[in-house]
Amino acid sequence: MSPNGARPARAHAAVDNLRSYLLAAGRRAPDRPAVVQPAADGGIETVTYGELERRTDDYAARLDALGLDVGDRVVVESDTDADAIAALLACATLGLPFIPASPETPDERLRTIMESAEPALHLQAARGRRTGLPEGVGTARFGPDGITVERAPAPRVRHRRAVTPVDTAYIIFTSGTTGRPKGVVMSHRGVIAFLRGAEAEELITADDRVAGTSPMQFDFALFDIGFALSHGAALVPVPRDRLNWPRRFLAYLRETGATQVDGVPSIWRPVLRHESGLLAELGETAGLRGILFSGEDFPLEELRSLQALLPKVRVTNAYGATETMAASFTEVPNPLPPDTERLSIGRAHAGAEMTLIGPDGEPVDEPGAVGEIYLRTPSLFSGYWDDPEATRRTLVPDPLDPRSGRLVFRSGDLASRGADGELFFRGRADSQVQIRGNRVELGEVERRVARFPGVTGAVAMVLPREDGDPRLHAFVTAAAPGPDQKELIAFCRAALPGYMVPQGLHVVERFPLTVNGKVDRAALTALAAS
Ligand SMILES: Nc1ncnc2c1ncn2[C@@H]1O[C@H](COS(=O)(=O)NC(=O)C[C@H](N)c2cccc(Br)c2)[C@@H](O)[C@H]1O
Repeated sequence: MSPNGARPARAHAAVDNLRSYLLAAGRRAPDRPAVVQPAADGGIETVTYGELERRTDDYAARLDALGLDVGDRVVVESDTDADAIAALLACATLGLPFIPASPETPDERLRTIMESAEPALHLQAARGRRTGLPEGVGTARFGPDGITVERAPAPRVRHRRAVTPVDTAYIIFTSGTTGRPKGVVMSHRGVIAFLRGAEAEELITADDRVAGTSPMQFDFALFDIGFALSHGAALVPVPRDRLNWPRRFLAYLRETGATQVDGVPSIWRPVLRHESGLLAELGETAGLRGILFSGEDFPLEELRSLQALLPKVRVTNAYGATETMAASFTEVPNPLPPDTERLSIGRAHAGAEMTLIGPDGEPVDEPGAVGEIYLRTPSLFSGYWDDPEATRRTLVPDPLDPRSGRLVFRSGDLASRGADGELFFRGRADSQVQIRGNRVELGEVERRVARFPGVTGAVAMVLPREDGDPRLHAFVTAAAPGPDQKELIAFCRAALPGYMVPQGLHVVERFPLTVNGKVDRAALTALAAS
C-alpha cells in the first residue's frame, strides 16, 4: 500500500479520460476489430476491443503496483501496435502523462527530452532496443504477457487520488525552430474536445479501417489512434518497413482492407514515382475510400497526380498544430480546378473558430488580405512543459475580447480569406521573408518552379549570407536529365517579380525528410552551404 494508505482512484468512467473515451465505442461491441497488425507468423492479426481493454487493464494493474503518482511521466517508446496502444491507455487510466517516442528517436534527443521531463519510467516494447537510459529512471518492457520491470522507479509519496479531465494525458516534444525541444502538454479534456470536433465532421464510420503512417512521437499518430477508436473503427498501423517500400505499402493496405489512409504528403511521393499503376488498381478494386493528410502543404502537382489515379477517393486536408491537435478538415475538390493556386484549409472544425489578425492586432476580414491565424478552441494545450515564457507568447488573450480572460492559440501561420469565408494557408509568419525589402511568399515561388517541364518538386528558402543580403534558393527534384538552369530561371522571370526569381538553384535526388516525414528545410540549408 502507498504511504498515505490509499490507492489512487482509477479514472472515473463518467468523466473525460482518454482511456474511457477511446474504449467506449468498443464497450458496446467488444468483438469488433480495434487494431489490425502483422502477426508473428508473417500474416495479419486482428485485436478486438475486448482484448485491447483486457491488455490495458493488465498493464494498468502492473503500473499501479509501482506506486507512481498522478502526474508522474512515463516515456512510451514503440512503433504503433495494439500493445503500445494498451500501454498508452494504461497510463491514461492512472493519470500518468505519457511521452511517446519511437525507435527512430536518436539517443541524444531522447536524453534531452528525459532531462527536461524527468519521467519516472521508460517503458518500451519487449523487443525494443533502447539501452543506456539515465540512472534515475525506472525501466520496463511491455509485451503479450504483460509488463516486466527491469529497474523499479524511485519510491514516491502519492498526493493525488482522482484523475481529472484537466490532468495531462500526454506531452509531445516538438523540435521547434530553435534547438531546445518544446514539450506540448495536452490534457484529457483537450484531446477529447478535439476528437469530438473531428467526429462532428463525419469523415469515417465504425466500418472503416484507418491506416496510420506516422511515428508515435508525432501527434498525428495519436490522432490516428483516437480517430479510429473513438468511432469504433479499426486502426491499421503501417509498420515502417512496409511504409518505406511502395509495393509493400500498397500490398499491406490491400491485405489489411484499409479504407482510409492518414499521413503527411511525403508518404505518397515514392508511390507516385514508382508504383502509380498499383495505386490506381488499389483505388479501383480495393476498399480505399479516403485519404487524409496533414503537416504541410501538399504540392499541387503531386496532389493532382494522386487524384487522377484515385478519382473516387475523397482527399481531406487536415490543418493544425500539436498545441491544439489540429484545427480544420477540408475536402479537396477532385479534380482540383486547373487554376487552383493554394489549398483551402476551410473553416475550423465544429466547436472551434479561426480568426485572422493583422500586425496591428486588429481583425483582418476583407477577402484576400493576409493575417495570422488565431484559434479559439476547447482543445487548447495546457502550455509548454516547464516554459511559462513560451506559453505566454502562444496562449494569448483573445484579441477580439481581451477582457474576457479567455485565451486563444496564436498559430504563427498566415492565411487569407476566400470569397465565402474559407481560409487559404499562406505559410509560416516567421518564414515570411524579405528580399531587397519585398515580402516573398515562398509558396508562390515553389509553385512557379514546380510548373517547369520535368520538375517534379520544388522547395524555396531564403538563406542568410555572412557578407551580404539573404538570397532566395530553390531546391528541385526532377526527372532525368534535370532542368536547364538558365531556362528555369527565365521561366520564373517570365511570371514572377525580380525579387522572387531564385538566385540559387539546386537539383536534389529527393527532399530530405524530418522524423515526422516533413520536408527537412534545415537539411536543405546545410546542403546549400556545402
Ligand atoms: N494541412 C496543412 N497544410 C499546410 N500546413 C500545415 C498543415 N497542417 C499543419 N501544417 C503546418 O504544420 C504546423 C504544425 O506542425 S505540428 O505542430 O507538427 N503539427 C502537425 O503537423 C500535425 C497536426 N498536429 C495534426 C496531427 C494530427 C491530426 C491532424 Br488533423 C493534425 C502548422 O502550424 C502549419 O504551419
